[in-house]
Amino acid sequence: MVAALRLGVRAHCVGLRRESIASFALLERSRSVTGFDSSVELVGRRWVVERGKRSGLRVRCEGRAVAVTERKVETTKQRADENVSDEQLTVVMKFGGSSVASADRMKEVANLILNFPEERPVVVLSAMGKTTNNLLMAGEKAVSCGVSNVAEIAELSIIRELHNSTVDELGIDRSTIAALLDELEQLLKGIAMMKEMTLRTRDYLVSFGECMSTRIFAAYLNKIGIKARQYDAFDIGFITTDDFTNADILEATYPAVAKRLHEDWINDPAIPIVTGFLGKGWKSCAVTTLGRGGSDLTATTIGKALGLQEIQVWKDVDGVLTCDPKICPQAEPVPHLTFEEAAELAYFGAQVLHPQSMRPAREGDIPVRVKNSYNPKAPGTVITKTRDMRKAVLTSIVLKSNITMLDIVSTRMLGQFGFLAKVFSIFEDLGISVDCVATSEVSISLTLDPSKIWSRELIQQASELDHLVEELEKIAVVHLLQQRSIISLIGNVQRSSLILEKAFSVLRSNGVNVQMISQGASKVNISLVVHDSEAKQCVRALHSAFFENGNKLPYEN
Ligand SMILES: Nc1ncnc2c1ncn2[C@@H]1O[C@H](COP(=O)(O)OP(=O)(O)O)[C@@H](O)[C@H]1O
Ligand SMILES: N[C@@H](CC(=O)OP(=O)(O)O)C(=O)O
Repeated sequence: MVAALRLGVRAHCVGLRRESIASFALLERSRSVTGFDSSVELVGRRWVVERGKRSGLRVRCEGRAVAVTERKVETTKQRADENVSDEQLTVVMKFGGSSVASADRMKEVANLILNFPEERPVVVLSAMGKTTNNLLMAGEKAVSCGVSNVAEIAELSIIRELHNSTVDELGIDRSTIAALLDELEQLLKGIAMMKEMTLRTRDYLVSFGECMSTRIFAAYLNKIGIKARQYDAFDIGFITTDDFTNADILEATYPAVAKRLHEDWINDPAIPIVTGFLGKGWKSCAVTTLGRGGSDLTATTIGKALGLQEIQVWKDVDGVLTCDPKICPQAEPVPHLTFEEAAELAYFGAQVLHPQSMRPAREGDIPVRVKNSYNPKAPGTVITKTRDMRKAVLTSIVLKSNITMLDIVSTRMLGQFGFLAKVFSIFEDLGISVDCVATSEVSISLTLDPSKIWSRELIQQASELDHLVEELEKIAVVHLLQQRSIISLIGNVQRSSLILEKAFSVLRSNGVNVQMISQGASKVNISLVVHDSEAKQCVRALHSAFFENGNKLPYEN
C-alpha cells in the first residue's frame, strides 16, 4: 500500500521487491500515468514496467507494449544517493484572499502548514485580500484618467502599499515583487494610452495579484526554513479555452500539471506554491482567468491531476454554512455535502465555492474539505461522492439576487418540443445562459444571471437584452421581469413535499408570492423566484423556520 500512496492515482501494488523500484511516466491516449514500481494495477489495468537489456525501460499494459514518451528509471539506491524523497505530495491546500490578506495572515497560514507535518501539500493561493477588486478598479480608472495620472490612481497605491508592507513585515526582500509592481504600473499606463481595456488585458491585469501573493509566500517559507517553490499556473500546464475572464480548463491540463509538479518534487522536493485563478489560453497563449473565485477550481484541478488524498479549501468561515452568514448571522456549518449538492449550491450563488470547482474533484473522486483558516480547529465541511441522505431534508439556503426573468408565451400553438427547441436555439445563438426553467405546453419562464460571471455582464447592457427579446418576439409574447431573486433550497428533493409545505407556509405568513418555482433534475435543488425587495427577508424567515430556534431540520423525520 505504500506504493499506492506514492502513486499519483489510486493503485494497488503487486509482488514488489524494493530493489526493483523504478519510476516511470508515460502518456497513454493523452492521459498521463505515473508510477514507481515494476508491476502495478493502475486505473483497473495491470501495468508492467521492465528494464530491457538494450532499450532501457519497457512498459506493457495488460500484455500489450506501450510507447514510453518519458523515461526515468532510478533504483532505490540511486534515489537515496541523490537524496530524493520517496514521499509523495498528499494534499492540496488552497487559501483564499481573506486567508492571506496581510503579513500576519501569511504567518498564520505558514503555521497552519507546519501544524500538519504529516501532509506534503501543494499550496494554491489567491491574491491578497481585495487585490483583485483593486486591480480591476485601477484598470477602469486608467481607461479614462490619462497616462500622466496613472501613478496617482488610489487603488494602485493601495496595492503597492499592501504588498511592500507585507514583504517588509515578513522580513523578505522587496525585490521579490519589485519588478511585478513596476510592470503593473506600465500596464496601467498602456491601458491609459489605449483608453480601453479588453477582456484579454483585464485578465493579464488581475494576474498580478496571484503572481505577487505566491512569490511573497514562497519567499517567506524559504526564509523560515521550509523549502518552497513558486509556480505561475500559466507556466506549468494550466491550458484553458480562450474565453478571457471566464476560461474553462482543458483536459490537456491534467497530465501536464501532474508531470511538472511530480517531476520537480521527485527531483528536488519543495512545497509547490501555485497561483490560483490563472491559466493560459490554448490558442492565444495569453494569460486567462477562471472566473471570480477561480482558485478553488485551480485547487481541485491539481487534486485530480495528481490523484491526491484530499483537497482542502481554507476560507474565512467554518465550512459551507446553512446560509450566507452575511444574510443570516445564525448560519451553521454543514458537516457533509455531496459533490452534487456543493456544485448546485455554488452554481446558484453561494460565494463560498467556485461553480465549476466540484467537477475535477467528483471526476477524481477526491474528498474536498472546506475549512476556516481563522479557526482551524473547527471540523469544517467534507464534500464526497455520496452521503447518508436517509434523514437529510434541507442542507442550505442560497440567494442569488439581481436576476432577470423572462415569461415567454408562444404566439402559435406549436407543439412543446418545437417551441422549446426554437426558444433555446435563440439563447444558444446569442451565447446567453439560462439558470432556472419552468415550462408548460406553450409557455416558458426562465431566469438569466447577469452578475456572477463576468462575460455575462453583456446581458446587463440594454441592447443585448433588447436583441434577445426582439428575437424571441418572432415566435412568442415576451414579458421581461427584472430585479428578481432566486432562492435555492438545496437538500434532499426526495422530501420535496415536506420542504415545500414548510417553505410555502413561511412565505405565506410573510405575505410573499412566489413568481416561479423550478426543481432541478439533479434532485438536490428547488428554486423559488421572488422580487429582489423581499428576497433577504424571505431567506431569513426560511432559515429561521428550517434551522433555528430548535427547529428539527435538517434531520427531521
Ligand atoms: N453557504 C455559505 N457558506 C459559507 N460561506 C458563504 C455561503 N454563502 C456565501 N458565503 C460567503 O462566502 C465567503 C467565503 O468565500 P470567499 O470570499 O470566496 O472565500 P475566500 O476568498 O477565502 O476563498 C464567506 O465569507 C461568506 O460570506
Ligand atoms: N483572486 C481571485 C481568485 C480567487 O479565487 O479569489 P478568492 O479565493 O479570494 O475567492 C478573485 O478574487 O476572484
